[in-house]
Amino acid sequence: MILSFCPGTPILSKYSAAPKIESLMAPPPIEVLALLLLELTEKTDNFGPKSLVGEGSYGRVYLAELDNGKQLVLKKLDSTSEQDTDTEFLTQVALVSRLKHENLLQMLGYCVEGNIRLLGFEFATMGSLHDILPGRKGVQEAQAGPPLDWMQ
Ligand SMILES: Nc1ncnc2c1ncn2[C@@H]1O[C@H](COP(=O)(O)OP(=O)(O)OP(=O)(O)O)[C@@H](O)[C@H]1O
Repeated sequence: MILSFCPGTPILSKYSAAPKIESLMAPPPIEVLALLLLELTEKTDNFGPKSLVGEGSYGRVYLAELDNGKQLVLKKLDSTSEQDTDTEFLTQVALVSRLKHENLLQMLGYCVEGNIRLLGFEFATMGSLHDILPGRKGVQEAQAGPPLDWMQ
């Protein structure tokens, strides 16, 4: 493996702990907005029950309406002890931020503050297929949606 060092990188003594390779690399550019936790907290009523739209295996999902009138779905990822490093996480955000397809919900923003991580997506007004069949996931007393015809 060939490692190159940038000017200004301190030379390590043989006794110092070797840094992880990934901590030396900057994440690739992210093509969506960096969102402020303070604003998202305010727009979701402190991630309260009124803003909750669902729950998946990675955490709860909230709906926020921004000052420009746009609706934004926020996935608030559960923090685990085995959380990816910020660089690993931001690398994945960068990859997803570049996925653009008419059949994919577009990522619109992200937020990383301390161990809080949020991903912002377009709002799918009908929710997921799961929401339509058995009813909204993670929402108490959720009702199943109307039957779908073959074209839907
Ligand atoms: N972009 C969205 N627009 C509208 N509702 C959404 C959106 N994303 C998620 N939801 C709601 O939040 C729920 C949980 O979504 P999430 O993507 O976190 O998990 P999932 O993929 O449904 O389930 P799992 O993570 O367990 O596989 C969905 O079932 C849906 O009700």
